[in-house]
Amino acid sequence: MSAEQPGAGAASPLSSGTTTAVIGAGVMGETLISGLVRGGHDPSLLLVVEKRVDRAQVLADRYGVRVVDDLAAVAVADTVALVVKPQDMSEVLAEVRDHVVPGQLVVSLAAGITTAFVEARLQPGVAVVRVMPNTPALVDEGMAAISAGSHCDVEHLARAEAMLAVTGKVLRVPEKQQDAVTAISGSGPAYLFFVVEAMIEAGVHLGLPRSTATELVVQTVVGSATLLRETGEHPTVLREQVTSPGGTTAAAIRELEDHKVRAAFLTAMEAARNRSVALARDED
Ligand SMILES: NC(=O)C1=CN([C@@H]2O[C@H](COP(=O)(O)OP(=O)(O)OC[C@H]3O[C@@H](n4cnc5c(N)ncnc54)[C@H](OP(=O)(O)O)[C@@H]3O)[C@@H](O)[C@H]2O)C=CC1
Ligand SMILES: O=C(O)[C@@H]1CCC=N1
Repeated sequence: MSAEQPGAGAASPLSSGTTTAVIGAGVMGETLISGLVRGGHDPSLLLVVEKRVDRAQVLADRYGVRVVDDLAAVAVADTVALVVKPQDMSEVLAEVRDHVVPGQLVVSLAAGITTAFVEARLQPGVAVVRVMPNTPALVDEGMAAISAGSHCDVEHLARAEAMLAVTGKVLRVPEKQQDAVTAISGSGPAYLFFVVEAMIEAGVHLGLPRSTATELVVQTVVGSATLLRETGEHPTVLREQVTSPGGTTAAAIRELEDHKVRAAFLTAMEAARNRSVALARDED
């Protein structure tokens, strides 16, 4: 617990003596917890509430965090991170409502759930920040977008930003962009892993040992991503550099265009955006 009131003067969740509660310690909850611990958060001031007892124990053993089984424990936290599935959000908010007061910051990492949704289920005046993180945060290469709710001041947003900045880049976006963000960077790692899977499978079809195909594809993806970031070149320029006239790449790209892969990405991401919008509606 902080020296005085929760939230008072806590500029960063990594400031000494600051308490953070994480509700829901699945994939994304662990990603957040591990990042905070790597960033220097005192594990004994990291409270974890997780439904699955065995999972909670794994995290306590792995990170030294304090597992609590009663949501009332979040009352002592400066920052409360909600990392449960969108479908569980109403239930969790009903349980924490009496234990979270203005002065504490609530950070929701759930897809689709708006700050208005969270605010309406908490006591009036509680500051809420919506975050869309992604799993590369596990290796400090995350991309998170954050948006302020209606009771946030600059300090609240800065606090949420500091929490996410430990594990990668953070962008402030208007909340109306969050569903599109979710479709791009939130779900994005899965699309790229899907492409990686497909390329490895293709290598195997072409007669390469699976281990060789895997090494070739993974390093090609890492190298290409690094080239994009370090040169700042437009991807079209980089693709054209690879595409020799009448060569192998041109033959492959023509097949991708014939199979409407570009259009498939567009409709796939529209589907993700629409699902994000629907998640909050389904919960209401
Ligand atoms: N995975 C990802 O890449 C990303 C996820 N997110 C968001 O993060 C959130 C969590 O996703 P993810 O980690 O993948 O999901 P998980 O299902 O892995 O984790 C959620 C955890 O919360 C637990 N839980 C459910 N209800 C409660 C409760 N009342 N109290 C305590 N714990 C509870 C769940 O237990 P049980 O399984 O028993 O229900 C589960 O262990 C989602 O809202 C998602 O939209 C955002 C960006 C990326
Ligand atoms: O698939 C999902 O709903 C979550 C949100 C973004 C990534 N995973």
